[in-house]
Amino acid sequence: MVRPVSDFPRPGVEFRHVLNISQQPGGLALCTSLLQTHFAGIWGKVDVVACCEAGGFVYASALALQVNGPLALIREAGKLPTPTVSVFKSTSHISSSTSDYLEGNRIEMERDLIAKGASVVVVDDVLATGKTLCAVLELLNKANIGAKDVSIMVVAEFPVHRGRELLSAGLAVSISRAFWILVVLRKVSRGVGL
Ligand SMILES: O=P(O)(O)OC[C@H]1O[C@H](OP(=O)(O)OP(=O)(O)O)[C@H](O)[C@@H]1O
Ligand SMILES: Nc1ncnc2[nH]cnc12
Repeated sequence: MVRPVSDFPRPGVEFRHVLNISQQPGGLALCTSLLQTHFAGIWGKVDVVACCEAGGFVYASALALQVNGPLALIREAGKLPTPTVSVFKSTSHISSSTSDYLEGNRIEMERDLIAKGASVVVVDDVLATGKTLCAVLELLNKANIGAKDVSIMVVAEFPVHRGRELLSAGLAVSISRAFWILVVLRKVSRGVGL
């Protein structure tokens, strides 16, 4: 069960340890299967699965393995060999509590990793304010991928933070939420004995 943790990592935040699903027996397999089946497109036509550290790496890696596609790993600036392309990322809903992330930081990916015109599926664990995924889309744009070729899938969405509105305000992307978090929890608790 993914229990809500009140006032973590700062007062006023109701934290849900979505990543912890992957630490439960069968949890990662369940999420991978749901992500695979909830995609509205055709996996054979997807060129790359993109993800941002750290939460996205877990679910995207398992999904990429399942659909036999390559990953595009987006990291905090300074951790990938050059040449890279980078953008500023505002702090996410959660990270804004950490002193290191008061305003934000840069995220980057290797330049020319994704071919122009490629079909990209971006996977993350959580969609809250949408700031993280907006930065990812901006990065893909800056790398000349083109947002119209991008779909987004997340394990859990917290609609109260209106991330979809932020995402759809400036960019024409299709957002395929993999499932509601409560549905996952119900399935996890029934299916894998949590
Ligand atoms: O929609 P948002 O408000 O941007 O929140 C979503 C992001 O928040 C979390 O990442 P976090 O910033 O905590 O970094 P981490 O994955 O490295 O822990 C999560 O993994 C998402 O990427
Ligand atoms: N796991 C999480 N719980 C609550 N809000 C979040 N925002 C980003 N990640 C979150």
